[in-house]
Amino acid sequence: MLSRFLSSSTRRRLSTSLMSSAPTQAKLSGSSLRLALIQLGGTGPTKQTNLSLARNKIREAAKGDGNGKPDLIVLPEIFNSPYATGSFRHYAETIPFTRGQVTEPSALAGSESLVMLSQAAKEEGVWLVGGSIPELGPEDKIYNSSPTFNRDGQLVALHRKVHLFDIDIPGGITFKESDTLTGGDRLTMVETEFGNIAIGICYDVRFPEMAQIAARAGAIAMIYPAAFNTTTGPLHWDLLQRARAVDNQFYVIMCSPARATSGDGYKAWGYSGVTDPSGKIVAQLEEKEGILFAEIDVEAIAKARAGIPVTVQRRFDVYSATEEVKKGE
Ligand SMILES: O=C(O)CCC(=O)C(=O)O
Repeated sequence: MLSRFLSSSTRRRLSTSLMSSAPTQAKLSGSSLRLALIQLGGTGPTKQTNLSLARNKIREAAKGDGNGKPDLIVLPEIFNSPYATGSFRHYAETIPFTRGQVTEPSALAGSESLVMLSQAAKEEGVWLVGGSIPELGPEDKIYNSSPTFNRDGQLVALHRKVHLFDIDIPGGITFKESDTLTGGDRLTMVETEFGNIAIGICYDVRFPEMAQIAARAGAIAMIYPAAFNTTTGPLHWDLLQRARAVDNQFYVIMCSPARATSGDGYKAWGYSGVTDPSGKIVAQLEEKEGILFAEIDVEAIAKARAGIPVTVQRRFDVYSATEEVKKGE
């Protein structure tokens, strides 16, 4: 099985593993993984325009930089639609995916965004974390969903954003995804030849439990297609990535759209970047459209964990004593 949503029994096991002293050994050997993050410019007037803008950039990214071609390409959150709750239903597509199975490219014909992504992954021979798109799911529910494709263009994972972006900062930003979206109920891990990679979407990065469960289940990285804004971006974008990376001593990758320079639509923060297992931001774009090439050195995870061995120093015996804390004993 190449990838999966985690089953409920696995989820139970993983939650338990948060409070256990024996972390699952990550697959830490293997060569380095070359990444390309595509910080797409603003969305165009139609879905078709957005798809062809993305396809062109994937083609450009797949050529690589002076250091070689990428193994894995990442797109930003909601790349085929305006990032606006009123647009999600209009742009939503049905995605045929069953947990524990891969979807063959031929079965994706009903979803024009997935057809483009699948063909792009296959034609360029890369892994592709296809940002996210609005998904029309069962019972007429809309999800913010991130599809991942392997080098053969098979759909191997679908992450539905678990934590919806509902915030209200007076004088800053008010956004309520739950006006039109439903949250997912699964964590997502993709098995690659480099190791396991966990997927989250944007606001999911604020929930340390998710990254911690992924790390303890052996992930080498968390990838978050994202779209922070000009209020929370300067406050928390770098901080959250560095926090998730240093807590878990693995790579954290976030891919944003570029900052829109005109119009009154959503203004994304930009600054797509890669943070290493020591908590250092090792590659980052600025606000403008661009492609970020970076390398993940899988060996750096073991080195970080050997140098500061928090993964084996956790005191679950103490953390589990919550009843005593409550009683003030
Ligand atoms: O957490 C934040 O500040 C921004 C989150 C966001 O923009 C999103 O989830 O789409």
